[in-house]
Amino acid sequence: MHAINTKEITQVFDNGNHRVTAVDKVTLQIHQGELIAITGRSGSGKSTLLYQLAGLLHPSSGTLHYGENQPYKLSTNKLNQFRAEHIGMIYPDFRLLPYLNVIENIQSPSLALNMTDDEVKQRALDLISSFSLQDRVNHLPSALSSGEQQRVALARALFTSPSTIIADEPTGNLDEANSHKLISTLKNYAEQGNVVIIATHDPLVMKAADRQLQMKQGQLSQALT
Ligand SMILES: Nc1ncnc2c1ncn2[C@@H]1O[C@H](COP(=O)(O)OP(=O)(O)OP(=O)(O)O)[C@@H](O)[C@H]1O
Repeated sequence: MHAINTKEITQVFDNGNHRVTAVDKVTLQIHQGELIAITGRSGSGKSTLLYQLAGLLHPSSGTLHYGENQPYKLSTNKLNQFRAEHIGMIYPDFRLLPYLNVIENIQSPSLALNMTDDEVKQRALDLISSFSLQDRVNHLPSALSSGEQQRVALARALFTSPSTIIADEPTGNLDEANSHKLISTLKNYAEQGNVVIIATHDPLVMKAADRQLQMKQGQLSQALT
């Protein structure tokens, strides 16, 4: 069974006098354990497709399956719950909550889950230690370097051990050493049987991917590698 399936998923943005088909009938099957890189020019529709896959943007038409589940058939509350449990999101600008410190940011996904305070704390501390953030626990994001902010964003995305991680240009603001670390963490995570989908211009990410897909004007094709 495929982990994620889309069938002719489409996104049309229409603001009166201007109509853009950002994602145009994309049909895609993703297997457990795959790290997929989605490449393509600026404006080709990568972010829009990621948001659709992440349960954040209801497609204009087409279907999305996670195994047997169809997230967009769920009520808003159930969709939020589904996302919290199954999908970790990483943004190019990290999007840490500015008034929460490192540990609070990392454990923020717990709000949507049924976990005891002890479980939340233990999970957060485990992630803090695996991402070497022990000396930064009480720092606010503004006091962190880009690499540290990205590690916090990654720890937050992994907090619920989601079966899918979706990352939009995750290495765009990182130097090469930090990019390598991020990529190897995500590659390992995929190899444990999860799905990792990354929109990227970064050759390092493309090289690490099991499959490269290219977006062109909203359409997706296998990239020539
Ligand atoms: N909310 C929106 N309303 C109207 N048009 C939009 C909206 N979001 C995206 N678009 C348009 O959809 C197209 C695809 O945009 P998208 O952000 O998905 O591209 P991208 O490949 O991720 O680009 P980049 O690499 O620059 O992030 C673009 O033409 C963009 O202007």
